[in-house]
This record gives sequence, structure tokens and C-alpha cells, in this order.
Amino acid sequence: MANNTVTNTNATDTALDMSVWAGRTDPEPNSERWHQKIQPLSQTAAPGCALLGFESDAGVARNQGRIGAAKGPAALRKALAPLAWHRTGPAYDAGNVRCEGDALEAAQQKLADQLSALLEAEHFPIVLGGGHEVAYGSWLGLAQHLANKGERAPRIGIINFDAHFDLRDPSHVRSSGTPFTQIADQCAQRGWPFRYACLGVSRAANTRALFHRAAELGVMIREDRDFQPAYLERIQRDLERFMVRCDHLYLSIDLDVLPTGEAPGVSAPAARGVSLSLLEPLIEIIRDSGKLRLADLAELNPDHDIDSRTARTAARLVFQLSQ
Ligand SMILES: N=CN[C@@H](CCC(=O)O)C(=O)O
Ligand SMILES: [Mn+2]
Ligand SMILES: [Mn+2]
Repeated sequence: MANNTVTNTNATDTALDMSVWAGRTDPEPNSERWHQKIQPLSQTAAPGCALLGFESDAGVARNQGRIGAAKGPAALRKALAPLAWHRTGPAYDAGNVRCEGDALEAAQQKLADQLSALLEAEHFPIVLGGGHEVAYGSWLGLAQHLANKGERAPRIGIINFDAHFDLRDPSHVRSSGTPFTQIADQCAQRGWPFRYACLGVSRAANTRALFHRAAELGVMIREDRDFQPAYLERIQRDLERFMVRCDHLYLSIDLDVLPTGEAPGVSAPAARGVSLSLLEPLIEIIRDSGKLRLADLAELNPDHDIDSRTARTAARLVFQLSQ
């Protein structure tokens, strides 16, 4: 899809710039790549995979982190554009929601409204972050959609691959470190169950207070050091047990769960990490569960990337999720 800018028809403020979808074109048949197949989203689009960017690092800034993740969506699209196309269904670019300055809550609400509309149109949205403050907007979009459909107490399972719990106390400041506590609070207010699995957590990067809060909230925890080939089957079984207890799944992938060699371009790298080769089988189980409603990728910070390694890893994850 070469060099064109179209007006976004699904109510974002930002113009949808399709010029980022560029790359090599092979002359042989069956040689298409994403940049040749992805379409600008229209209101009449048949159900498909819809990419929506969240250009924000306001939550990272509030969390005293290193900013740059607002540039994540553009870097991710650029890395996805040349990947081979193996899909049968359509894929769409739904544009970006941009956080202006520190107006994070407004941006999260805008993201939620856009997601709710995408879900209503039966798309599978993948949100391209953005700091992990994206998670509160993502969940809110799914929650709005389910509430609109009349679900009274939906059992939403949140599966977060992350070196961090992001369960800080939001009464201090709402940031990239608080989305899952904010969601837990929302669930408590609505009388909805809070089901949260945090996989790949670094003990060294999370305080005792955060481990205590996770225990109080009944979080399913698997630490980074638990991810070894010999234990993978057991983690798979535990994850399947978690998923059985949920009606809908929301998958969040914080790229800092990966080893820094695979993903150097993140806001807050943690030592050790879990390799993509160990994560991929779990992600595929979640994808194929029939319950996955939306996914997001968080914390891609191109300012700290090396030769687009992190962007390429993130693009590979989008590729994998959309198969
Ligand atoms: N989303 C990131 N959250 C981490 C950041 C940790 C750090 O800055 O070192 C957290 O708040 O725990
Ligand atoms: Mn993290
Ligand atoms: Mn995180």
C-alpha cells in the first residue's frame, strides 16, 4: 500500500498515514508481504485483525521511567510492513490514539472507545503501545464492549507477560506501573471477578509490597526463572486451568519480559528475561483458545533499540497473534 494518507473513518483524531506500509515487492505469485495486504480500516470492513496504535509515554514519565514509547507504534508498523503475508482473513490499520502531553486519562478513554467500536464490529484488535499505561485503556475497551452487550459479570482473564506486576498503588499516581491495580479497582466497583496472570516476573525488579498485593489479589504468578524447557509443559497446564475459569481473555505483552538481547528497546529492561522461543508456545495456546478478544504490546521504546531488534520481535509477535 504505497504512499497514501486517508482520513480515518473510525473517529480517531489523527489522520491514518498508510505511507509507513512500504517494503520490497517480489515478482513471483504468492509473495505478498504485510505492506501489500493491510488496508485502511473503514466502517464497512469485514471482520479482521485491526491494528490500533497508542502513542503514549505519559504513564512512563509519571512512573519516573525513560520516555520514548510514544514512538513505538510507528516503529512496530515499520518492522511489520516487510513480513511475509500468510493470513487468510483481512488485516486493517485503524490509526493511532495519541496522548497529548500528560492527558493520559483522556487518551485511555479514547482508546477504550475506539476498541469498544472495533469489538462491536467483530474485529480482533491488537493495540500497538505505547507505555504499559495502554493496558488500562485496553481493558476498559473490552469492559465497555461486554457491558454494552449486557454481560453482567464477565469473567475476563488478563494474561500479562511482563518482568513487572504493574500493580503499584494508583492513589499516589496513575502511571505505566499501575494499570492492573486500576483494573482490579474497577472490577471491585463493578462486582466483576479480577483474574490476572503475570508471567515472567522478575523477583529482583518487584518489591515485597508488590508481591504482597499480587498475593492479596490472587494473581497467578510465574517468575522468569520458572521458564525452563523442562517446566514448560507444567506452565502450559497451569495456564490452561486459568483460561478454563474465564469467559474472555485479554493478552498484554510487555516487551521487557524478554531478555535484553532480544528486546533492548524498552522503557525498563530487567536482567534475565524469558526467551521468545519459550513464550511463543504459550502465546499460541492463548491465541487458539477461542476466548482471546484483544491483545496489546507495550513498552517498545525505539530510542533504546539496537538495529530495530525490539521492533522486529514485536512485529513477529503481531505476526504470530494474527495467524
Ligand atoms: N511499566 C513498567 N513498570 C515498572 C517499571 C520499573 C522501573 O522503572 O524500573 C514498574 O513500575 O515496576
Ligand atoms: Mn515491564
Ligand atoms: Mn509492564
